[in-house]
Amino acid sequence: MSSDSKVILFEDLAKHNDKNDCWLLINGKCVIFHVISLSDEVKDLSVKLPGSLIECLATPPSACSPIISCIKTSLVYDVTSFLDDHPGGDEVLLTAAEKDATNEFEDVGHSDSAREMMGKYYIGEIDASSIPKEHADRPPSAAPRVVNEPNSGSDFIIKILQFVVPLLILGVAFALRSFTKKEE
Ligand code: HEM
Repeated sequence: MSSDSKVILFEDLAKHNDKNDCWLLINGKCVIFHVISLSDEVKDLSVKLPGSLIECLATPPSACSPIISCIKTSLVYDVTSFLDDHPGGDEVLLTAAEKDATNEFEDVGHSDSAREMMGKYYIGEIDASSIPKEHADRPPSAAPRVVNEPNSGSDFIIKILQFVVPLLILGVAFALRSFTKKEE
């Protein structure tokens, strides 16, 4: 992120949605920055991109202070020049245009090096108030529901029967045996 980072309206982002011009909206993430000294560099943290790690240049390296910075703004990336090189293909990127693509991006589990690459394509921040509700990113989906939940009652009955039926058979066999013994 450069200090001359521009604020982009959602309606402008949505216009860049094809192979010749593709912008993506992806939320920033918490990242660890290593800085040599808080006083010298902390003011710069607000203008660093998610994933861009500042090299620890201090000697010894332990003189570096790691700082976790959470950047919550939605960042815009112009990935037009990356479409052909994207390891996941251009189609996924094109379908992720015109909306908040954060979940799609995170669901893939992109590597740290993928996140570092994003810096190359960063062009600005979205004006959050311009994002229409229907295009806002959905919160991560809840844990998957147990698919056979509605059958859990019948499952219980089956388990009981599995236990009871052998007992019944044993009981009947025992009763028959004692009955035939009496007749002798
Ligand atoms: C600026 C944005 C993006 C960059 C720089 C980027 C970069 C990369 C890189 C480097 C990889 C290789 C695997 C890795 O290192 O993680 C990758 C894989 C992939 N990416 Fe992206 N990506 C971006 C956005 C997206 C988005 C928005 C989506 C989904 C809509 C996506 C879907 C995928 C998929 C499906 C793969 C293949 C994963 C696999 O085969 O295991 N990417 N991406």
